[in-house]
Amino acid sequence: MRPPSPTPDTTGPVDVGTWLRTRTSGSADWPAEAVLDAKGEHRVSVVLPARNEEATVGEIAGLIRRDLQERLPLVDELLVIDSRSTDATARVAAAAGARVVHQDTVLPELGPMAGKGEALWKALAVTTGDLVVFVDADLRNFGTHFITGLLGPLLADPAVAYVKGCYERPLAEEGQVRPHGGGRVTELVARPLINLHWPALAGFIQPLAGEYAGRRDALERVPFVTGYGVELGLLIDLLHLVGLDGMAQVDLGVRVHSNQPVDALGRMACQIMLTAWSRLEREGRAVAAEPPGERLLQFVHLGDRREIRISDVGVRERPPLVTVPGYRRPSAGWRAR
Ligand SMILES: O=c1ccn([C@@H]2O[C@H](COP(=O)(O)OP(=O)(O)O[C@H]3O[C@H](CO)[C@@H](O)[C@H](O)[C@H]3O)[C@@H](O)[C@H]2O)c(=O)[nH]1
Ligand SMILES: O=C(O)[C@H](O)COP(=O)(O)O
Repeated sequence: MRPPSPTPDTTGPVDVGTWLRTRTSGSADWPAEAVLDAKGEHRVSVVLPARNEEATVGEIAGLIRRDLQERLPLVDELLVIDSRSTDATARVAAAAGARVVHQDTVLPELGPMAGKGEALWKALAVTTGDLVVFVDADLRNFGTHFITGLLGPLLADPAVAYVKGCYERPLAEEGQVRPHGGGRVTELVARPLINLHWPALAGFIQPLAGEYAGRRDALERVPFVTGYGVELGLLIDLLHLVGLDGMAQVDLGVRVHSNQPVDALGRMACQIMLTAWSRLEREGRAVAAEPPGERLLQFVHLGDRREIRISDVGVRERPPLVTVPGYRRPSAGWRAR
C-alpha cells in the first residue's frame, strides 16, 4: 500500500507525512528472490509465539519451512516459543519442522513470568539471527509475503532497525465476517494514546500488529513488557533508541486472526494503558500521586446471567537483554559488516 492519498497535513510537532511517504512500502515491493539476493551475510530467525495455537501453528510453520527454508534459503532458524500451551501446539509445531522451546525453560534462574511479551523476550534470548522476525501463530491467512515483506526494508537500508506490519483487518462476529472493523483495541485505545502522547508514531497504521522484524542490535537494547503491552512498549522505546527514521512499515494486505471476545480485549486494553503510563512516567512527563491499580472488575454475560470477574491486569517488564548476565550474545562471526 502507498501512503493515503492525498497525504494528510500531518505537519505539526512531527512531520508524519514525510515519514509515511518515505518509510511505507508494500510486500509486493519485496519479492522473495530479491530479498534473498539482498540477504548477504545476514542470519534470519523467525519466531512464532504460541499459546494454544494447535489449529494454526502447524500450517504457518510448515509454509515457512517449505518456501523459505527448503525452496529458498532465506530463513536460517524457525522457532516456536511455546507460551504454556495446554493443547498440542508443541507437537504440531515440531512435526511441521520448527524448533520448539518452552518459554519457562529459558534463563530459568530469573524465575518465570507470564504473557506474550515474556515469550518474545525469551525467544530473543535463544535465537541467533541478527535479524529477527516475529509473527503471531494464530493467523488464519498466513502467507510467506509476511516474512519477506518485513525483511525487505531491513535488508535494503542499514538505517532501518525496526519494521512493523500493517494490513486490513476483517472482524468475525457471530458467524459474520466484515471486511473491516477488526483491531478494536488498536482503534479505541492504542492509536488514541499514541496520538495524544507520542504523535511521532501516529503514522503506524497497526501499532499493535504482532508481525514485525528488527535488528538484534536494537531489540536486545530495549526492555520487553511481559504481557500484551509488549508491542506498544517496543514502539515507544525503539523510537527513543533509533528515532522515527529508523522505523518503517510494510503493508501485508489482509490479516485474519482469531478475534478474542470483548472481555478479553478489555483486559488487553488495561495492559496497554498501564504500559503507556509506565513510559510517560519514565519519560518524566507524568508523576503518579499513587500507582495505578492492577485489577479489572468486569461484568461478564453468561447466558441470561451476569457474573462479576476480577482479573489481574498488571504488567511486569524484562530488562534489555544485553544487561542480563545469562544472555549469550550470538557470535558476531556471521554478521554483516
Ligand atoms: O500469553 C500469551 C498470549 C498470547 N500469545 C501468542 O501471541 C499471539 C497473539 O496473541 P493473541 O491473544 O491472538 O492477541 P490478539 O488478540 O491478536 O492481539 C493483538 O494485540 C496484541 C497487543 O498488542 C498483540 O500482542 C497481538 O500480536 C495482536 O495481534 C498468538 O500467537 C498467541 O498464541 C503468547 O505467546 N502468550
Ligand atoms: O489489535 C487489536 O486491536 C486486538 O487484537 C483486537 O483485534 P480484533 O478487534 O480484530 O479482534
